[in-house]
Amino acid sequence: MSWHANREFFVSWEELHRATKELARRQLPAEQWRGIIAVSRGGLVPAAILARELNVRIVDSVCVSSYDHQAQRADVSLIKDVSATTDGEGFLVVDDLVDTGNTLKFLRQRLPRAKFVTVYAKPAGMELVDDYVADLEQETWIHFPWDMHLHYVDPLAGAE
Ligand SMILES: O=P(O)(O)OC[C@H]1O[C@H](OP(=O)(O)OP(=O)(O)O)[C@H](O)[C@@H]1O
Ligand SMILES: Nc1nc2[nH]cnc2c(=O)[nH]1
Ligand SMILES: [Mg+2]
Repeated sequence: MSWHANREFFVSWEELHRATKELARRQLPAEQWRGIIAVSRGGLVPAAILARELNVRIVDSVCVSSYDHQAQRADVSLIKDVSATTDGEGFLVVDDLVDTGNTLKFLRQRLPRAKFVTVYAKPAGMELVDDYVADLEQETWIHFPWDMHLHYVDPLAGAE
């Protein structure tokens, strides 16, 4: 599927840190978690923040891909599975966002007993995630800080 988002939402490092710490706070008590599984690549930074806040030292990754920038491909492709043989029991699976839910549905089949959390959620996928911090409209494209850099913008005055 290829489409153009008609709204954009730019997330700063500070905002991502704040929202992910809120996600971590909701996963207390920390002792219930054996480990964290990051959905690479978008879940890597949130996973590092969750691991730090929850004092979890086992951090694994599952590497999948389903988008070429804003164009969604038909299938989710598994590039690397989790290292341990697990049904997900005691693991938190973390991603930056759930959009259509395709990635999450695919991973739930592999890790049926894990808890799935994301920082952001769009309506089509939000029922599929166990916890998220902020929701956005389906048409909004989220830009994460690792995909952006600061640049100059002209002042409003003079641009009319
Ligand atoms: O709910 P969905 O419609 O499946 O979309 C959400 C997924 O899409 C993005 O990953 P992407 O496949 O672009 O790879 P990346 O994490 O390496 O950027 C995002 O990080 C989620 O993993
Ligand atoms: N960066 C980014 N990746 C996505 N993958 C699916 N939806 C999105 C989105 O809104 N932003
Ligand atoms: Mg991803």
